Amino acid sequence: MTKAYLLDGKAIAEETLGRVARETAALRARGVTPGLATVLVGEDPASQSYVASKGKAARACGFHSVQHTLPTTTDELDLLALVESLNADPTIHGILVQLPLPKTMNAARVLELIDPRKDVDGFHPVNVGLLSVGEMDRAIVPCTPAGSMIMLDKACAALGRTLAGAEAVVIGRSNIVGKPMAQLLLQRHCTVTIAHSRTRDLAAVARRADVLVAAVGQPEMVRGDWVKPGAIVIDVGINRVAGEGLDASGKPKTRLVGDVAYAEAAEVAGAITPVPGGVGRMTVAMLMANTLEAARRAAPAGE
Ligand SMILES: Nc1nc(=O)c2c([nH]1)NC[C@@H]1CN(c3ccc(C(=O)N[C@@H](CCC(=O)O)C(=O)O)cc3)C=[N+]21
Repeated sequence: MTKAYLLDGKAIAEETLGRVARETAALRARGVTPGLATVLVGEDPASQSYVASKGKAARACGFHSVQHTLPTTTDELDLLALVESLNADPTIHGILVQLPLPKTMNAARVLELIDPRKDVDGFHPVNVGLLSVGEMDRAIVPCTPAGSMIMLDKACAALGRTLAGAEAVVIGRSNIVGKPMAQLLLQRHCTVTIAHSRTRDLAAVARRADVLVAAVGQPEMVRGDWVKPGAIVIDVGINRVAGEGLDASGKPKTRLVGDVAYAEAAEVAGAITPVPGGVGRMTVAMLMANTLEAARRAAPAGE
């Protein structure tokens, strides 16, 4: 019997997408349609499916949506030229260059060319800086941490907790999840620890957490006995591992698991996000929220 409150990413994402769609309709009535451009370089099937789901969500929200697909062999200069043309395009408010880029490319150079006001991933150093100094009216917050905070607020509401003063442990120090997640928790007055692969006795550090965020990319690394009883567990991991048997086309089946051993952790936690159906869903929803917000900021003041 699991005891933890299940944080349903699909339902919470649908709520967010519903709000975005309503607010988009209001913005369109003022003559502004949010525009999202996605750029995919290469043919990685996982990237193709993520980009497709982003385009689908954009259309469902009532956005103008364009996808640019470039071959793996694309010259970096051609990608930079595309980014510049999207920067200059007044119908585009959000630009997402799907990661990872081919190894031959300098990803930082590409991301830094994106106009920070159109950087709906929130990866540009200007947005990183605005987040770290708390200029939230101008910052664009990375989608996965932003979505994780919404799920955390749902958990707090369900369990009657507050974030202020809570011990938060983020496992993982990436620029796209760990570091911005820590900034957001700090803004909400948590005592924040960022743990990582060199942390001594990770299990003991994790066990201190009232809020435990796992963003390491190691399948089921966080075990049940790493979780403090009653803790809120946010699992950011999306790991594809071997499943049982073969699929319809005779290939070995795979399944998605998080960074948390879900069944064990759910016995101990107060609330927990599943994988799939957890934070991943919120990532796409927050991309739409960021694009809407970028369009609003670009629009002349409403009457
Ligand atoms: N510039 C850029 N921005 C990104 O935001 C970005 C990126 N590059 N590269 C790849 C990662 C990965 N990512 C996910 C988005 C949605 C799910 C998602 O919706 N997952 C579902 C189902 C996934 C499935 O079934 O395959 C779930 O967890 O329930 C997962 C992962 C965004 N990324």
